[in-house]
Amino acid sequence: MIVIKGVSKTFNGSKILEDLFFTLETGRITCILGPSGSGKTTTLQLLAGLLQADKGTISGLQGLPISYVFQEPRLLPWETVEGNMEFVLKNQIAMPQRQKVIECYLELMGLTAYRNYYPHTLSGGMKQRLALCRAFAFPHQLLLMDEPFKSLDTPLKISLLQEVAKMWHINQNTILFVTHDIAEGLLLGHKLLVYSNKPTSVQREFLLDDPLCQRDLSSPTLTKLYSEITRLLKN
Ligand SMILES: Nc1ncnc2c1ncn2[C@@H]1O[C@H](COP(=O)(O)OP(=O)(O)OP(=O)(O)O)[C@@H](O)[C@H]1O
Repeated sequence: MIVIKGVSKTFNGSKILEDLFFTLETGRITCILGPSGSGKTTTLQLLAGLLQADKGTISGLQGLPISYVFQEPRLLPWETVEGNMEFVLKNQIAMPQRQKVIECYLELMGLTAYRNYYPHTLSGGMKQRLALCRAFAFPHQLLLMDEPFKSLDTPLKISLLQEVAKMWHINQNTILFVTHDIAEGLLLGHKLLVYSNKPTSVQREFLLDDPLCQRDLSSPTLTKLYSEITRLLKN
């Protein structure tokens, strides 16, 4: 379990995060929902060790291999789809297992037919698929995802969310992902943390027990939760 205790962060005299408390349960998906500028990316950067907290502690991370999906795909333009996978895995997994892992994840994300394509020949959605594929295939125990579905239209987003759920099922690692889209959290999160406005703290936590594959946004439970979180984010 990863524990964030009393974490605060100020930039140039402006307090962004104040006294943040939450836990990431091992093998579960936690989602942070918050308004733009509330410090969601900052939280991920603190967990990734890219930023240091001014106050508070983050425990349970020591030596944990981390994978990170950024808002933009960050692919290597000179490598093919397969080459991008190979690049991050070559020092992590020996052959022939590496080839099996690459094939498994490309298949799950519908990218097998594009294995020899270069990033500039892929659509935005396909590039993001590849970035997700790469992050899931990289041996990790914590996966951080920063609005990975942001630039996608709704039908594409829903199908990608289902594919991400399938990838999570392979190893059931710990995931923290941030978004401002409540539907994403309801479909992919086991725990939802709703951020307040700045200076930001966690204003509410919700637990969702239904298996990811059974989530239905039009169900009475998720409809009610959607309204409740909308109200919290408006405050
Ligand atoms: N390195 C930095 N230096 C100064 N200010 C920063 C830095 N990083 C973030 N900020 C500020 O901290 C605040 C929170 O930024 P952050 O990117 O964490 O928010 P966010 O919730 O992820 O926003 P969005 O949903 O728009 O991506 C913003 O006001 C931003 O300008």
